[in-house]
Amino acid sequence: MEFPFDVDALLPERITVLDQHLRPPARRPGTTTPARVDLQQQIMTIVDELGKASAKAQHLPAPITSASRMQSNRHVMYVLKDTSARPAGKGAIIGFLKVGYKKLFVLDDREAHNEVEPLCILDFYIHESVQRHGHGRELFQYMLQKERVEPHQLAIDRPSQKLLKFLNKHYNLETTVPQVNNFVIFEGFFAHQHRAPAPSLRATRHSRAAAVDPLPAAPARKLPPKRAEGDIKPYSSSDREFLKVAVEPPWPLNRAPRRATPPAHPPPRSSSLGNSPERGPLRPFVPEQELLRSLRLCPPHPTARLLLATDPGGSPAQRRRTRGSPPGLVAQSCCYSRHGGLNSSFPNTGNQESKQGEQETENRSASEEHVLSQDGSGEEPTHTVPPQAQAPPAQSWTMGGDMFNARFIRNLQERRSTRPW
Ligand SMILES: CC(=O)SCCNC(=O)CCNC(=O)[C@H](O)C(C)(C)COP(=O)(O)OP(=O)(O)OC[C@H]1O[C@@H](n2cnc3c(N)ncnc32)[C@H](O)[C@@H]1OP(=O)(O)O
Repeated sequence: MEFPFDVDALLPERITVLDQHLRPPARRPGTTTPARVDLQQQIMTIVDELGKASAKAQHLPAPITSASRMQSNRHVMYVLKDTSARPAGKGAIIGFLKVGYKKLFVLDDREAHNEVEPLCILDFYIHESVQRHGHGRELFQYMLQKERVEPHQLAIDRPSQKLLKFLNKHYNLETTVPQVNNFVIFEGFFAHQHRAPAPSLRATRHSRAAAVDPLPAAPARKLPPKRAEGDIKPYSSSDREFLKVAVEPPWPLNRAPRRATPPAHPPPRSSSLGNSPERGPLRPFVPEQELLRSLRLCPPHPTARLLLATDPGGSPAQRRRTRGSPPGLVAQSCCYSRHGGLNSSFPNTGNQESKQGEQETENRSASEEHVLSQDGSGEEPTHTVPPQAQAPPAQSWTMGGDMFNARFIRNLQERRSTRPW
């Protein structure tokens, strides 16, 4: 990837580590130094362009890596530049790897819930023209060394097929421990204690002084003993969550029209049923008639609940999510998140699907309730706390008497003078 400025001079090393400050590295002696603000602007341009290219390569609707997101999170980006001679002499960028620590609730192989804070692979991209040339491995290897982690200690945020193959080939990571969230962990994840963040990230998380302290072992914390299936509300906020928030309207407004022909694009991969639709196109809005019909069925009206429970037109995913609930609880259990139900084609967690389908209802609304980080830094939240410990969100897309929806629907009806009631 080339840029209209001198990448070679801007990033003197083959691999540059960027944190939330996006500081330009020190330049080689003898290089003319433009104003620092210009250099930072150039760094921001590189980050933005890499983020866009990565999103495109992964078919994401929007970049999950950008300068502004870097500045508001404590992530670390490893940027690999091309050191081979360039005709224009300005150098080029080959790709990047973004990592960050996140608090996650993960299931172990006995399906017990564990609260851990592993280093997560958040975004990874090598330019198309040089993929499968070993650059990905070079970058990954550098990051492992710098962060002082073993590959099996990592959690991967919705890995693509290419990344799964990459991890399998280079690090022998194959057997996953099924999860109900977007993160993939591999066998061996629980075998070792999780260390505290290595200096590169620790320095950004705490003070520089803290970075020189010897690393204390930070074992994966365990939650209280396993509870009954229905009570469990595992969640772990993916870095990609915001993609869902931006565009999709609430259920039932997001229900796709029944289509005779298959969609042009295959459904995006998902690690759990109906979860994480980010890697594919979002579904179109429903036609007006269907919308009005759905509005009439809005909970909490008792008749609506009854109709909802017996609605033959509801999607299978919809029916599955409410399966097993007592009829009177159907409406409440429809705490729908912004995410539509999508079939999973994700290979590693497929055996969890039916269980996940039943848990989705609670899990997803919980996973979207963002909270401030524990250190109170005001950074963009990177983890969530159990739903029962939180106040209800000020605005949510749930249908059970939610203010936002009520207002939204009223406005819609007023504009059209077609109130159904
Ligand atoms: C959490 C996340 O970030 S998920 C998103 C991961 N990123 C992407 O999917 C974006 C597109 N892909 C890429 O940018 C790159 O292919 C990466 C980052 C996954 C790997 O980087 P590369 O430089 O290609 O990897 P490297 O050359 O070191 O290793 C090659 C191995 O990766 C895997 N791999 C890379 N590309 C492919 C591909 N198109 N199809 C299948 N496997 C692939 C294979 O195991 C390959 O080994 P092989 O060529 O012997 O089959």
